[in-house]
Amino acid sequence: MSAPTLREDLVELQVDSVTLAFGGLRALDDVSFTVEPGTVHALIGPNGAGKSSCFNVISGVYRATSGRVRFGDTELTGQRPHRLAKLGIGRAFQNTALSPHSTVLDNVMLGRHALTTGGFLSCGLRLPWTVRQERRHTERAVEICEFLGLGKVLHAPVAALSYGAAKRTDVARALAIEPTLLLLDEPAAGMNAVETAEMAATIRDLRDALGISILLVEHDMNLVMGIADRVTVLDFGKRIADGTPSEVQADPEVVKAYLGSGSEDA
Ligand SMILES: Nc1ncnc2c1ncn2[C@@H]1O[C@H](COP(=O)(O)OP(=O)(O)OP(=O)(O)O)[C@@H](O)[C@H]1O
Repeated sequence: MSAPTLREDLVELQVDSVTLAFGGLRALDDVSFTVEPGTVHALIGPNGAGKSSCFNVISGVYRATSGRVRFGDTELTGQRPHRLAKLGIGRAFQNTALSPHSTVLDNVMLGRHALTTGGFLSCGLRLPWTVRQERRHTERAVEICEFLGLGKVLHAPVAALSYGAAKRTDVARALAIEPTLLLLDEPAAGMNAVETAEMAATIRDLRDALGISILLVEHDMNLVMGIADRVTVLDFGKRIADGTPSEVQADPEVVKAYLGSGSEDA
């Protein structure tokens, strides 16, 4: 994929003292961290730690009870999820957001529609400039698919793909909006060891080739240790650690949280 090694339009994502309460339960309790431009930042923690809640606050699915989320100068707090694409934030989902009977390419092109400027009438009339624009978008979608190792399955329906390839298609769909920040929700969930290693390599390649920022939520501590520049650890809704992978791995509170959870990821 042709791409600049460093984008100049990157901004930081700031999660600032976010609390999210469901009745008496604080899914997030005064959580703060910053995703620096051009880094892979992992948000980890045992079951029920608040990772998905945090992701949902960032992407506008939940509204924080207090605190704020900023993307550069833009306030994300209270933005609707569909606004994210316009702000340059792409999101891949834990269970994928794909149409199973459409092809890989069609799914990625759907993600690209946020960038299409042609209106209903001009597209319907197939005016020359909309045809040219569509061709350009298709070429870029193909490039993105090839970068993610999907070049041979462009015209296959998503339902026919392996689990790993379907997850990569969802990442391609999220990348199709040319995001400066990519949100990945448990990208390796349900994958076998080979698929997990491939996904880890893909995430590293994305940062290195595109220079974008990536925030990933992940349960698997081993996966993030190899690919993250920085790690924030949640437990029972609170931030218990924030640092480099080796710093958080050596943190006694993190070790205790993972051992206490009975997780095999410790
Ligand atoms: N919509 C909701 N209503 C009530 N409680 C919720 C809701 N969503 C999450 N919770 C609670 O908030 C806490 C944090 O849940 P969350 O799903 O954010 O954790 P998680 O770290 O993503 O867990 P997992 O790794 O198991 O997905 C849990 O106690 C959960 O039961």
